[in-house]
Amino acid sequence: MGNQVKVGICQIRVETDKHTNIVKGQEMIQKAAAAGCRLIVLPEMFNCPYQSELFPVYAETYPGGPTIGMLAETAAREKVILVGGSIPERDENNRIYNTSYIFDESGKLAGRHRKVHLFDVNIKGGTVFQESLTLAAGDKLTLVDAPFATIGVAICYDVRFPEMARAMMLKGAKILVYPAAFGPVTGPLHWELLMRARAMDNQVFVIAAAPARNDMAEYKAYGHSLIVDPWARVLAAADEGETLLMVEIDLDVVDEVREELPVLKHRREGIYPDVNS
Ligand SMILES: O=C(O)CCC(=O)C(=O)O
Repeated sequence: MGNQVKVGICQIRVETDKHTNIVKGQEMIQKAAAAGCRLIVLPEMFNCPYQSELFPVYAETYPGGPTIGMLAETAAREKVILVGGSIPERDENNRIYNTSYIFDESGKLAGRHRKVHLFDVNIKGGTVFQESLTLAAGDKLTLVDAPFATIGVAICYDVRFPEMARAMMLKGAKILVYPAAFGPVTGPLHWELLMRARAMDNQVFVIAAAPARNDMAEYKAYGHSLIVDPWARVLAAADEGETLLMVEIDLDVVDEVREELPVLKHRREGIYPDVNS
């Protein structure tokens, strides 16, 4: 029998024009829904080039803004759970966050994740990025109850913190969704390894949604969106071009793996008390 759900990732190539990104996002969500996807995921900063100085310019405040409006309306029209990648969000105190808005099948806001770990790195001869120049950090885990499973949502650099994935799993997540935008330096080294590791450690599905590479962009996304099962097997993978990645997942596999290879039951929290999750 199984508990099957088709999931889709819209690997959008982000352009400079915000409206173009919104329209493309909507078209790809519609295509995924028409192909039977019930859970659809967009990448990190899908409406905005990944550049710190542009985040305040492209930011929107819930419930206003054309991107947020498109996400809510499209989720309701297509009757899908929509993890709307992320966009720059401006709060009432004028702080900007890297935020994922998640809408349910009726278009109601089901959750909102503000990226917890900001990407401030200086890799010699490689990537230099400082999100904290313009962004503030979130301080909460985000879990959403879908009809088929509890879903944990975190953003990009958040995946490097295994404690966070573990905490979401302990709160019941069977699917972890990571809207992300790795670059050409850490992408080839760590992207698949991290996503498969989080799936393996926590015996969950991992859905990692990346933007397609845009050669005109200052920050060249690595692409390679992935869907990984609780055995850490890659069920579907994209290359770096714009594409819709879809696959059917069977949620019963989560319980099967946890039964057959009971590492989660074998945890001995008393031996590692410093891990606070
Ligand atoms: O962790 C990485 O290597 C990339 C992270 C990133 O690009 C981000 O958080 O936006």
